Order: sequence, then C-alpha cells, then structure tokens
Amino acid sequence: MIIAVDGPAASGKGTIARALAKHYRLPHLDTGLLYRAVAHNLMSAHGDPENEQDALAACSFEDRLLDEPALKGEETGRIASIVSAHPLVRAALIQRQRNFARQAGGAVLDGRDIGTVIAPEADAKLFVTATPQTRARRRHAEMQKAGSLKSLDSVLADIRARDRRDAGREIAPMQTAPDADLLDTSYLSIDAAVQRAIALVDARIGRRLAS
Ligand SMILES: Nc1ncnc2c1ncn2[C@@H]1O[C@H](COP(=O)(O)OP(=O)(O)OP(=O)(O)O)[C@@H](O)[C@H]1O
Ligand SMILES: Nc1ccn([C@@H]2O[C@H](COP(=O)(O)O)[C@@H](O)[C@H]2O)c(=O)n1
Repeated sequence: MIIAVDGPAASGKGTIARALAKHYRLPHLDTGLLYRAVAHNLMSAHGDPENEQDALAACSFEDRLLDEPALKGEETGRIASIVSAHPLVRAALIQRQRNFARQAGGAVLDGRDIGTVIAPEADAKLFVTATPQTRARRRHAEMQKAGSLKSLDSVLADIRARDRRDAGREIAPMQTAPDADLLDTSYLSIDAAVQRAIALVDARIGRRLAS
C-alpha cells in the first residue's frame, strides 16, 4: 500500500506521515530531506542555488546523509526550495523516491508532489494544509525551542515565500492531486489530525477493496 502525504511547509504533513507509517506498519520517507541534502551539499561546496549545474552536482549523496541534523535548519530549507525548482535536480531524485514508494509492501512518503508526480498510483493521498499564520506559529515555536530568536513575523514571511516558490514553479508544483483528500489541520490537535488522517486512508482503502 502506498500513502502519499503532500502539503506546504509546517502544515503537519511529516507528523501525520510518521503516524500513518506507525499505524499501518509501513516505512516512511520525508522527501523534503532529499532536497535538503542537495541544499546542504551545495552550501558546503559554496555553490549558487540559482545555478542548475551547481545544484545538479550536489545531488549525489548516500542515504545516511538524511540523518544529518543540519538538514533541518531553516536556511537549508530555504535553499532546498530554490534548488528544487531546477528540472535536472528533480529528475536526479525522482527514481530514488519512486523506488522507495514501490518497495515490497508499500510505503508512506511526504512532500510536495508525491500524489501528483512520484506516486500518482498511490492507494491513498492526503493534502495536509493549515493557514499560513498557523503554520508560522508552529514553525516559530519549533525554532524557539532550537534557540532561534527569529520573530514570528519573519517566520510568516519565510513561510509565504516558500509557499510561493513551491506552488509557483514550472516543474512539479505543489498542488492538490485531483483524487487527494484535503486535511486542514489549522484547528486540530496533533492527535485529532492523525485520527482524521487514518479515517481518510481507511475510507480510501475500503472503497478500493469494495470496487
Ligand atoms: N495539528 C497540529 N497542531 C499543533 N502543532 C502541530 C500539528 N501538526 C504538527 N504540529 C507541529 O508543527 C511543527 C511542524 O510539523 P511537521 O514537521 O509535521 O510539518 P511539515 O509539514 O512536515 O513541515 P516541513 O515540510 O516544513 O518540514 C512541528 O513542531 C509539529 O509538532
Ligand atoms: N517532494 C518534495 C519535497 C520537498 N521539496 C522542496 O524541498 C523543500 C524542503 O522540504 P520540507 O518538506 O523539508 O519543507 C520544500 O520547500 C520544497 O521546495 C520538493 O520540491 N518536493
């Protein structure tokens, strides 16, 4: 069984994807980490994220790099959203994601284009979202715990800029797959959001088995 969980920054898709993976006993891939790994390599090589060749040169890495804590930094996320707009970067990472999705027994993947590009055949697709203000508050709280002094207004501006890049790019833009279930977590606790996600996935699986 393949479950696709897409959505914008700080929407809660990773939290939900990890919970779904635990519930259905499936492996999970946060595909954002792949683009963050590219950003990390490019920054280490002092490359230009706007330069597609510099970004392509940063696409070769071992899976163990995905465990590097530095990948979760906000600047790495910002650079990731720039390099992810290059067609050659997306092409370099697509098979790695498809192989993960199509492994025996299936998987849960979260990102921006799982239900539309990586695994359009997924058995269940969720598009997780929340208001920009809610997402900024969540990201700001995360960053404060990590010692950041960045203001909430600045985090909101970053969230909006990231949304514009992710939804506005030519290739594989962030968008809701026609057959995805929308899950707005703005006014849901984590537990309520997870329970809702499980109900949506169970309903999709049930309909598929009945058809
Ligand atoms: N329903 C919720 N209510 C309150 N906080 C939430 C909820 N869902 C997630 N969070 C918190 O919001 C933050 C971002 O969640 P998460 O990492 O799952 O988002 P994401 O969409 O995967 O983000 P990104 O793609 O930017 O990494 C985390 O600190 C998480 O604990
Ligand atoms: N499937 C994906 C996943 C991510 N991206 C880009 O990477 C950036 C960082 O992702 P996070 O999930 O860690 O926020 C993100 O802003 C996207 O630009 C992508 O293009 N496709």
